[in-house]
Amino acid sequence: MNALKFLRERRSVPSRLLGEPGPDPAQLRAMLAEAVRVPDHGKLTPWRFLAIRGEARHALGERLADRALEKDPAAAPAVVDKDRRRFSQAPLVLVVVACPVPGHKVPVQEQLLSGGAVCFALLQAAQALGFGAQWLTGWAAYDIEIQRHLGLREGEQVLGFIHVGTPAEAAPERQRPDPDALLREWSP
Ligand SMILES: Cc1cc2nc3c(=O)[nH]c(=O)nc-3n(C[C@H](O)[C@H](O)[C@H](O)COP(=O)(O)O)c2cc1C
Repeated sequence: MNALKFLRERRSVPSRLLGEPGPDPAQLRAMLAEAVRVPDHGKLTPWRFLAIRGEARHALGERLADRALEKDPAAAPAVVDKDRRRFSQAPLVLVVVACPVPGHKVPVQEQLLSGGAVCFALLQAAQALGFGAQWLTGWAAYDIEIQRHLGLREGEQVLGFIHVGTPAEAAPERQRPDPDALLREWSP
């Protein structure tokens, strides 16, 4: 497939449609090798990865469910159950962790943007290898207890949970913005 056609047809696959098989070790390495090629001002590598697979996915879901109840003891069982199953669908969830260098001449915003590019590169690499993927955050990404549970250090942030697996069916396309409507010619 030519590159433009690939990019034009890029889309996410909802995590509920992602099943086995997930990437094998060589495929995961290939995905990461693509992802680390993103623009990175100052060559700071201000991001790292966690792979959550197998039983670890269910264990994280249990922690999420417990945390959801800690935060809201009256939470509806269906809502808590959704949290419990949040990481149990796709066979692989990659956590993209931002580790920005504070006080560096490269602003933290640029370091976080580089991490966002990493997330997107992972989506593309997954699709190029024949997998489906979705970039999700949700409350868990921003919850300090969950961040600690994942082993994040002071100043680190979750930029995304990239769910990766084999699509059970073709992913629905969504309406895309009209690029022409977004473009204005600038002149002084
Ligand atoms: C930073 C970020 C966080 C996201 N978090 C969620 C989320 O928690 N839940 C969700 O349904 N979609 C979330 N999305 C949207 C999906 O990743 C995705 O864009 C959507 O499923 C549409 O697919 P598309 O990539 O084909 O446009 C997020 C997107 C971004 C960029």
